[in-house]
Amino acid sequence: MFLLALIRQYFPFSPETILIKYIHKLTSFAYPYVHIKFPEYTGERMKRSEAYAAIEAYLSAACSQRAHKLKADLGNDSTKPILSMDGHEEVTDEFDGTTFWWSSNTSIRQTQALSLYPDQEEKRSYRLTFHKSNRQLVLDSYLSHVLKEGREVGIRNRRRKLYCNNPSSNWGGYKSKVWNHVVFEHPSCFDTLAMDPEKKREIMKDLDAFRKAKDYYDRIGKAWKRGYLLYGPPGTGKSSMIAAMANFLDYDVYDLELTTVKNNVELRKLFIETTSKSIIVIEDIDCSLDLTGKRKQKSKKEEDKSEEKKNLPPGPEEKEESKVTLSGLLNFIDGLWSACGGERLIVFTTNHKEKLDPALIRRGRMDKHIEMSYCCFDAFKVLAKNYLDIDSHPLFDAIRDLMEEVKITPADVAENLMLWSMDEDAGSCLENLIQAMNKAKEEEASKKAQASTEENVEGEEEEKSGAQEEGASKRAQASTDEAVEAEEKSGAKVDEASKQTVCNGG
Ligand SMILES: Nc1ncnc2c1ncn2[C@@H]1O[C@H](COP(=O)(O)OP(=O)(O)OP(=O)(O)O)[C@@H](O)[C@H]1O
Ligand SMILES: [Mg+2]
Repeated sequence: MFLLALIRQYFPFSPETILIKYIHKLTSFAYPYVHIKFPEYTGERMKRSEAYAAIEAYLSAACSQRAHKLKADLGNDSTKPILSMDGHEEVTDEFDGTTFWWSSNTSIRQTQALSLYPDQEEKRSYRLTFHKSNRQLVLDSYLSHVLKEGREVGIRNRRRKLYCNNPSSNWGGYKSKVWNHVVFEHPSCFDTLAMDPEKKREIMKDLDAFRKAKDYYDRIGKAWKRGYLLYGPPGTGKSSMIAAMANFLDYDVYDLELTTVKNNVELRKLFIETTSKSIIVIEDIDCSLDLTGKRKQKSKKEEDKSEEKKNLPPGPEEKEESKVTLSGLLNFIDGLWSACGGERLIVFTTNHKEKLDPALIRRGRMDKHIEMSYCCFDAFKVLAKNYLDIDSHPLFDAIRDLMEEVKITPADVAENLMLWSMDEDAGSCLENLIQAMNKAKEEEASKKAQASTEENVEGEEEEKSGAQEEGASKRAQASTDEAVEAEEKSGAKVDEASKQTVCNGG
């Protein structure tokens, strides 16, 4: 024992460790190269490594010239494929007069899950090899050059994505995804968006300033994000505006369906998994959840129903209710986590701004409130240009006059301007629109007339019931007076009698 302790004191490393160390020294003498491995998935949550993606993009140019085995995918320009190295392929790269070797490696990993069809997953990585004398060059400048260039190429090549959140029941497992995506291909842009031109210019200026404001946000100590609230009646272009924003900024879109998010923890997870240069959208926020802060008092009927439900086993169609709270959502927008990544827009849409909790939409959270409203003449001209390719027409004056009187949504205008058949032309479309507006005008007038008739009837009824009440109260008053009088009379009689009694007694 004593001998062992003595050996440990003077030789703290195990003999194998010492042996490995010397083998390393020997091999590094004979093989003076250093390797760095960049695996595709890292961390506990197996998130796709940004470094891997950047290297892949960086090497795409070099590998298209030199590699023998390549992989292809569609990029931003869907006519030109983006190439990357296939497994076990090598390319060289020159930087600062030095040569670097890159190789791509793939290994097969059997998944642990018990299944009839055991799954195989590819583990991919890139390996950088360089001479040990260039270690400092790699650490000081080469790697940052690769990552910076790669990110830029990646952004140029990427096809923008439209994400929607996966229900959390599908989250478990290796490489599990909390967001699903498709390629974002919405054609809406600010040129095709029909709205007040001044307002449109202001929004575009605001977005442009945001995109360039990284240093400004750093200086003022704010997370680089901005909130937009789009409100207005259905069919006024709120969703079209979001698509136009995404196309203008070249951002991805995360369409968050709040009702499938079970609680605030899930909401935070979803947020962490979003990337920068993106718009996070919650549509119809007033309908998504009961986000009034203090939850509404349940009616007696609702309470009875939920009591009944508690006693029954849950049916297959019954979905678990979301427990996301207002404070969870506020945290999502501007809590500590909201600063991760940066360069994000958060957009809420609603048809009823007045229903939203003021805390949710106060400036600082929703920095810009944009009203999307009924179609004005300027907005109509944009639609006429888009749909009919005309800047003017003799019917424009009639349309201008009608638009001052009638509320019509851009969606309704657009519907009338669609050329459905060959025998339709701009004139017939404009006539259709005029007809639709005249009809709407008549409907509005008849509604008004109906409302005023109802008001009159109500007024008359009120008057009648008022008169009846007055009569009744007069009659009641009269009978009370009579009763009082009778009482007074009988009181007087009693007084008289008592007086007499007193007199008699006296
Ligand atoms: N301002 C607009 N400019 C151009 N097109 C518009 C505009 N508003 C509506 N449209 C047309 O009407 C359709 C519906 O518009 P959109 O979905 O953007 O309305 P919305 O305000 O999001 O409605 P909702 O409140 O029902 O979600 C669009 O596909 C587009 O063709
Ligand atoms: Mg919409």
